[in-house]
Amino acid sequence: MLRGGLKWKERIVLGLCVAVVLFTLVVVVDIQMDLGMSGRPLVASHGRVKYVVEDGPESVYGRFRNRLLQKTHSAAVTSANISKESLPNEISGLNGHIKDGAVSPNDAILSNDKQKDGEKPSGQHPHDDFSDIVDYIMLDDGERAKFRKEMDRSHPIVHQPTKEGKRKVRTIGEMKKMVIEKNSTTLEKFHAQISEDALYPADSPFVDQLLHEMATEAIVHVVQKTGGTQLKLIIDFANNMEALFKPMRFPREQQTLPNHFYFTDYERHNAEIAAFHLDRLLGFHRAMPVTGRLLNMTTELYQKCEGELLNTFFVSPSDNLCFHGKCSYYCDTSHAICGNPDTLEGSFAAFLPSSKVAPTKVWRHPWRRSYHKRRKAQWETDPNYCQLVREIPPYDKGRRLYDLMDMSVFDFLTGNMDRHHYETFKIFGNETFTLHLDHGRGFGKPYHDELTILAPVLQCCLLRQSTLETLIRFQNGPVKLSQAMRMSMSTDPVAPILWEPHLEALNRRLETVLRVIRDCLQKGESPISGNENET
Ligand SMILES: Nc1ncnc2c1ncn2[C@@H]1O[C@H](COP(=O)(O)OP(=O)(O)OP(=O)(O)O)[C@@H](O)[C@H]1O
Ligand SMILES: [Mn+2]
Repeated sequence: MLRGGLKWKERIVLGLCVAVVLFTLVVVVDIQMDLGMSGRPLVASHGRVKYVVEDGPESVYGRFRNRLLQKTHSAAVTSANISKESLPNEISGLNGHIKDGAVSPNDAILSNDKQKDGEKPSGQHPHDDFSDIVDYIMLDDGERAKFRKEMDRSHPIVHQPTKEGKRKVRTIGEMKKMVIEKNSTTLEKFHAQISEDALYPADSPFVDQLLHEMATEAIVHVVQKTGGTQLKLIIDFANNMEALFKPMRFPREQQTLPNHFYFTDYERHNAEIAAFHLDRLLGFHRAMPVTGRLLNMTTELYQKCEGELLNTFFVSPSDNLCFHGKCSYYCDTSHAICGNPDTLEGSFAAFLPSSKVAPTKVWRHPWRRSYHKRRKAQWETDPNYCQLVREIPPYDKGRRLYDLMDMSVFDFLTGNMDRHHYETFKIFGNETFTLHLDHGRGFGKPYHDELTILAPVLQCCLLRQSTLETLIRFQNGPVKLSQAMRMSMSTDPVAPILWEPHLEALNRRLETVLRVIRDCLQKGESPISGNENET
C-alpha cells in the first residue's frame, strides 16, 4: 500500500513536472512563431493596444491629435520658460540684444532643437511637399467632384467662392463720397481705399507710409481708450493721425504663464506687430498696419496726457517714471508700466475709421470659447457643430464662413485663443471681409500648438483655395514662412519682433494645417462627420 501510495504521489509530481515543461515549451514556441512568422516584435503589438483612443464627445480632437500630431514638437524646452515679470532693466537689455535675425543669447538654450530655414523643415522628419494637395488644386470642378465621389464624399474641402472673381469692388471713399485733398493725412487716404474685400490692396503705397509716420511723427495728445480689458492708449500725432498704443510689459522670451487662462493672459505688444506682418504675408490684408516705437515716458506720455490717466503716474523706488491707467486687468501699482529709465517700447496700430465714417458691426464668433473656468462651449462637445453654423446666416452663403476658416488658420499660427468676437464694416453689409483686430494674446506659447484653435477647419473641412495655395507656397519655399516673417519685420523700429522659437512654431503649425487639409481630402469620412450633404 505504502509503495503503491508513493508511486501515485510520484506519478502526480512527475505528471505536474511534465505539464510545466510542456507548457513552457508551448509558450516559447508561441513566442518564436510570433516573432518568426509575423515578424512583429511583441513589444510593438502590446504597444498598439496602448494607442487605442476612446472617441467620446469629450475628445473631439483626440483622433486628430493622435493621427496628425504624433510627430509634433511639444513642450520640448521648459528651461527657457521665464515666469518672472519684466523689470525695466530687462526691457533695456532686450532692445539691443538680437540684431538682424541673429540668434539671441537665450536661443542658445534651444540650439539642439534648432532648424535653420532652408535646411530640413519643421521637426526632424523629411520635407513633405503636399503634392497630393497640389494635385487636387489643379483639378477642375468636375474632376474634383469625381474625386470626391470616388472618396465617397460630397463635401467641398477646398473651394473658390464664385463671388470673388473680377467685379467692381466698392470702397469706403466712394460710398461715403470722401474727398481726398492734398493735405489729407495718409490715414485718411488709407481709410478711403478700404474696400469690401480688404483693408488695403497688395500694392498699396499707404501701408509703408503709415508705418513710417506712426514711428516718427510727433505725439501731441494721449488718452486712455475705454473698452476692452487691458490698458490701451489713443495717441494723437501732430499730423492729425491717430494710433492705438499697447505698451511693452515683458521681454520677448516671456511665455504665457502655465496657470493663466487665455482670457487672463497678458497682452504682448510685439504680438500685435507680428500679427500685422503675418496677416499681410498670408495675403489677407484684414489687420490694420502696426509698428513698434520707443517713446520717451516724460515728454511723449506724461506731458501729453491729462485727467484720470495722468493721476496714475508715479515714480518707482528706482526713480523710473511709471503709470498704470485704469482698466479691469493689470491696471494697478503692482502691474505698472515703467520707463527704463525714461523710455518705453510699444505697438502703434493705425486707427480704424471713426464710427461716424464707417461704423463696425460686432459679431459673436460661432467658435468662441466659454470664457469660464469650468464650462465648455457647444463646439467643444458637438462633433456636428459646423453643420449647425452652416445653416445660420451669414454663414449659410457667401464668403463669411471662408473668412472664419482663414481666421482660424491665422489664429492657430499665432496661437491666439482670444477670438471671442469679430467685426465687419456695416457699410458693406454681410458680403465683406472680417477684420483681424486684437492679437495681443498671440505668440505666448512657442512650444505648444493649440489644435482647438483650428476647430472651425477641423469641423467644417473647408478652406479658401487662395489661402491653401499661399500655405503650400510657404511650405515648399524657397522662402519659408519664418524667413518671410523675419524679413518683413526686420525693418520695424523695435526689431527683432519675435523670439526665434515663435518663428519656428510658424513653420511647424503651417505644416499641421496642411496635414489637416490632407486628412480632409484623403478620408472617406469627414474628420468630424455630419457635413456630407453640403455642396
Ligand atoms: N486699430 C484700431 N483702431 C481703432 N479701434 C480699434 C483698433 N483696434 C481695436 N480697436 C477697438 O478697440 C476695441 C478694444 O481693442 P482690443 O480688442 O485690442 O483690446 P482688448 O483690451 O484686448 O479687448 P478685449 O479684452 O475685449 O479682448 C476693439 O473691440 C475695437 O473695436
Ligand atoms: Mn484682447
